[in-house]
Amino acid sequence: MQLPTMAEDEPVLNITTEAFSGRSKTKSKLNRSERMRKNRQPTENDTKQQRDIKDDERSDSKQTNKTRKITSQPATTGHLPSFSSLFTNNPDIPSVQNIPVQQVKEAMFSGNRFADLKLHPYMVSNLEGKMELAEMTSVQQKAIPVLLQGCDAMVKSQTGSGKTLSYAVPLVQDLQARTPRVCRDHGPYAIVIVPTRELALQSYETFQKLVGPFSWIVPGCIMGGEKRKSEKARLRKGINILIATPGRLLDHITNTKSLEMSRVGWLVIDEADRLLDLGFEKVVSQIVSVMEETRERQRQTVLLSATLSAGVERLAGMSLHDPVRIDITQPLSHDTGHVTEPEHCSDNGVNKDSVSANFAVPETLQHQFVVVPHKLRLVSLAAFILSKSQEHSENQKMVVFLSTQHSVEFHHTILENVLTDTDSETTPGSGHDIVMFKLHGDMLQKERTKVFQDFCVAKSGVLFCTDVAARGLDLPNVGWIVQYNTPGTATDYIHRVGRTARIGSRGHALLFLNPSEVKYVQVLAEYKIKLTEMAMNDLLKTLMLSEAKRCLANKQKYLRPRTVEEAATSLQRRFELNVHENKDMRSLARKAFQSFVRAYAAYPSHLKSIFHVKHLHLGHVAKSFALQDAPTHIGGIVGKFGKMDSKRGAGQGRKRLSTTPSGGPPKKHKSNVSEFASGLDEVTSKSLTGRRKKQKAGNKKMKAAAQR
Ligand SMILES: Nc1ncnc2c1ncn2[C@@H]1O[C@H](COP(=O)(O)OP(=O)(O)OP(=O)(O)O)[C@@H](O)[C@H]1O
Repeated sequence: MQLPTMAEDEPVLNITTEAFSGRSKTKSKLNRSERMRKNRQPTENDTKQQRDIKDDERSDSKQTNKTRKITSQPATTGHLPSFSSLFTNNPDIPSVQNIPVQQVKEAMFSGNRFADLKLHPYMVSNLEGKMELAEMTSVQQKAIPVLLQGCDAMVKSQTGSGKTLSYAVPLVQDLQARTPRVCRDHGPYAIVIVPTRELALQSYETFQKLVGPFSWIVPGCIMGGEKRKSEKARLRKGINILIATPGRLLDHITNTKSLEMSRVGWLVIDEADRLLDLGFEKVVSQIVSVMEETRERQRQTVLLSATLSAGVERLAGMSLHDPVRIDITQPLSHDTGHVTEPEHCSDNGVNKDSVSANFAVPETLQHQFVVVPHKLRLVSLAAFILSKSQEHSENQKMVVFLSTQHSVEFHHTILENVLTDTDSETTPGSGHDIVMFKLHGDMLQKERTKVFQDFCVAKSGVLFCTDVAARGLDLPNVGWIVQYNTPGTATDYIHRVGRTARIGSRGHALLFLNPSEVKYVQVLAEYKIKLTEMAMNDLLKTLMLSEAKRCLANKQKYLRPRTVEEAATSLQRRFELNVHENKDMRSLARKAFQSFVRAYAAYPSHLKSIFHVKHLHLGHVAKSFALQDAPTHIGGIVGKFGKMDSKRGAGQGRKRLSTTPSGGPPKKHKSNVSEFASGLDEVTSKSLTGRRKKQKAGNKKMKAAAQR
């Protein structure tokens, strides 16, 4: 594929004035209130530079309506100190071979009904009537009978295949049949551990629906970020099915006397591979050992995930009893006792042990990738969002995964500022009617819950998020998953894309790759994931229309872009101005840039040949954050939003950043548990102080690496 290029000395269209001609159209925005604040007269706090920019802007606007200049000079403007061309000095886009891939297939539905199983008639009428589930999925058909027999089980099936009901139905069936009857002040009979708060809420809602006909069974949910005091009160009143995030559960087990664990007969670990990996294994193992000490009856344990690999049950002292392995791609089997060896990697960066696990992805999901040089990333993302927002399909929503919290904040803010119609009082129709959401681990719990619920019910919209939304979330009508930053592992890829194409519906996934990263397509092919290429040019073409629409709305028809380059350049200028004009935006862009580079340095070692910080051209990366220069200080942000929310960022990545100057073994960092800690923070906070000091030393090293 050929990148559209212009020679360095070719005329660069100076279209700055069309984009920023009047004050009403030049308002940089952080949000609406910020805009209002910015409308004030300059104060003594305004920097000289800002005043100069505004002065320049005013003088420039006088010329605006006269001509559109085409200049052979680098495009300088009254607004931006400089503007480097988007289309020069970019690396070539390599052509990617079509790799034949035999995808692992799983049938979604079983052809059987819930009525075919030995379930309470009210349970069946609830499932088939109220919940309108006519047919069992394959995993439900296989797992429910096994769990009704009281077996331990390890359940693996593709994302969006109904695993929640595959354990929830037999669990409720068991509890409703107990004699004497389950009573709320008996406390928990079942513990369900999930990695994130949103998933806890979602699973809780599923149980609420299921226990409808059995009102004496009380489900409840406890999770980090909520008030402990009110949770304690609820635990005292009694919860029979307790859904929890691990840190907060351990906190209550340790500190809440009324939490009686002796009756717990079910332990369900959803997203078990995530929960039992580094960072959570210790917490889960502490929970398991308390359950072992206090149990009065045989416990039934169920582990589930779309990417469950052999040996995971040996972690955290789980000691499952002759577990049945339920894998929809395989016949039912009892565990062979095979334990996966520690991770071994082949030369091309593929972990062969995991590859042998053969993870299925939904057949109705189409995977694509687009190769975009860094300078063009932001406009390409914007172009993609704009193009999809104009389509009127049923699955209108989009989820965009980013590597860090700062990056989520930045992209959400700048794209909302520049693309949407929030300016419509002054320039109606100049923006687009796109609702943007954000979700990451550093948001207040109240805000997180609201965003999650609002996005679930929204008809359309774009959710920018970290990997906090990658696992288990059932977000209705999501048509596109965009991975703007490549995930650290193929399992992360599978879970992220699994937020679409659920329960047999159609879905699409788009992965952004840098030209130096195209080998990642091969890595995914080894995991039986087939991606086809989307041409960057096709993507950018859509900007012609949106920019033209904008010019028309601004009564600047004569400034309509004539080429893709002009359209992209015009948009990039607006991004850069938005950042340049506003101190808060500048600061956010820098932090996002820095955290991106740090996250980039945190890819697991077996992917370093593809994703290495030394492959990054920091000046070009800066452009993708609408910055005119790369901030020099990379390693210095640890605080708010510095976390990555992801396994890569929070796990291996942090380890690397925390590497001691002596080159000794990497130390764990607080953000190992940043997102999912859910109350664990307090338990471990003391031990973290020392780690932070060590991390500072690691940051210095990082800075040096990033500047190479
Ligand atoms: N038998 C069924 N028929 C129709 N829809 C179903 C059925 N069972 C579950 N669903 C719906 O399918 C969706 C996905 O279910 P669920 O979230 O349990 O999937 P999952 O396999 O756990 O996905 P993930 O691996 O991403 O966590 C939910 O909206 C659920 O209500």
